[in-house]
Amino acid sequence: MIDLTAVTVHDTLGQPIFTDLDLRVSSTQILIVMGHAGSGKSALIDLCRGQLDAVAGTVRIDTDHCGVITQTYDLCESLTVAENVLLPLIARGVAFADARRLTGEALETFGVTAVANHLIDEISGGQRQRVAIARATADHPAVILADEPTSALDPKNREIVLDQLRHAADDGAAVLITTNDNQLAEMADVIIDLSVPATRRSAARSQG
Ligand SMILES: Nc1ncnc2c1ncn2[C@@H]1O[C@H](COP(=O)(O)OP(=O)(O)OP(=O)(O)O)[C@@H](O)[C@H]1O
Repeated sequence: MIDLTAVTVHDTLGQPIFTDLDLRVSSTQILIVMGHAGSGKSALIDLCRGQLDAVAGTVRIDTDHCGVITQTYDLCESLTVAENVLLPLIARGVAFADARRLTGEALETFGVTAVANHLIDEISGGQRQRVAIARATADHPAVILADEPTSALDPKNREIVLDQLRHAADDGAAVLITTNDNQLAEMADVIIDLSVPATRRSAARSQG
């Protein structure tokens, strides 16, 4: 579960990125976060993953392991595709045999088994994004934070990724997805638009 109450976040210059933000994503729900470029979608992901502090309000995430997909993927270039998925599992204490199984399943799910032994700079941008998603979801985290997770994907792989994020929610995850893609709104249980000022967000909530 992700629970933010009256959260205000500032940038490094002390200017507000967003103010008085309330949102809640329960287990089995998908929250789609829309908003124009610079409205603070990535900052919201950083806030939820503990890499940005709120200056006001409360942030509650009821797990210490979030699956995170960033816009830059944060893959380790000196490791292979499979190692990028496997090693974080080992680091979190998953037994080696289980980590290998989960890695194999995740690579298969996102269609990157054929490049399992390639280094990251030997694969395409879309494949990198799918490896990042495989890594983030391999051990079924209770919270998934996905920053524009379909931005580099063709329609077929976009469909696969969205289906898997829906499955993850159906299996119990709380899923937060930022996007500029209006079509993703269709899969949302809850939608929030960070472009909308706090006062109007509150008015929209009170109207039901
Ligand atoms: N971790 C952070 N720490 C401090 N400031 C941040 C952080 N992340 C984002 N910001 C600031 O928040 C503001 C909004 O940027 P952000 O990247 O969150 O927007 P965005 O909605 O994700 O934009 P885009 O759609 O272009 O990705 C910018 O001023 C940025 O510098």
